[in-house]
Amino acid sequence: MNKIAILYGSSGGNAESVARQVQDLFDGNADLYNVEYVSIDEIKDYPYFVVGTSTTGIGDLQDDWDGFLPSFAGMDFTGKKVAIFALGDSASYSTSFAESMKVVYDELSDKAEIVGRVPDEGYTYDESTAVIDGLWVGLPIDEDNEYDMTEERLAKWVETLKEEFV
Ligand SMILES: Cc1cc2nc3c(=O)[nH]c(=O)nc-3n(C[C@H](O)[C@H](O)[C@H](O)COP(=O)(O)O)c2cc1C
Repeated sequence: MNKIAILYGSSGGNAESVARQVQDLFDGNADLYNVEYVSIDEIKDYPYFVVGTSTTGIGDLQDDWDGFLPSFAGMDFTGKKVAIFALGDSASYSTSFAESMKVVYDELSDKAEIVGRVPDEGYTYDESTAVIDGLWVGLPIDEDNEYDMTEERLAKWVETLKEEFV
């Protein structure tokens, strides 16, 4: 078992693909779990988590996370750190861009240390509840419109996470 667990929920494959890229960037030091199939017992001992979700509905959590998040949030997060990424579509859903990360943040922020916030620069959208004081509560990724920026965004983000997850 590594120290880092990447947990993802993905409806069409984009969040899964991003989760796999994140795993690669951790150079073999992270384990990957689809929340559709994972149990709390399998993941409860990890100190560090990367939580990935796509956004559905209007700013809603990906369906598999809907079922899993309440039990995940019920774990003991003492000493644990969580980083969040969310997939979204900043053109078609410009007023709820990547808001699913805020659902995760609201569930976990009083229990775990949330790391990996990123500045709200270089994103084009109208509104998102996931930005607090100019910082996203996690990393937004837009595979629908800005897929050419994903590699660079992930590389920068994972470098910052490597300093947190030690
Ligand atoms: C029904 C539906 C609702 C969506 N709602 C939002 C939304 O509110 N905000 C947003 O940023 N993206 C929204 N999206 C865009 C998806 O989050 C985006 O396409 C994402 O890359 C899908 O990832 P997945 O393939 O892992 O499910 C929506 C997509 C669909 C199909």
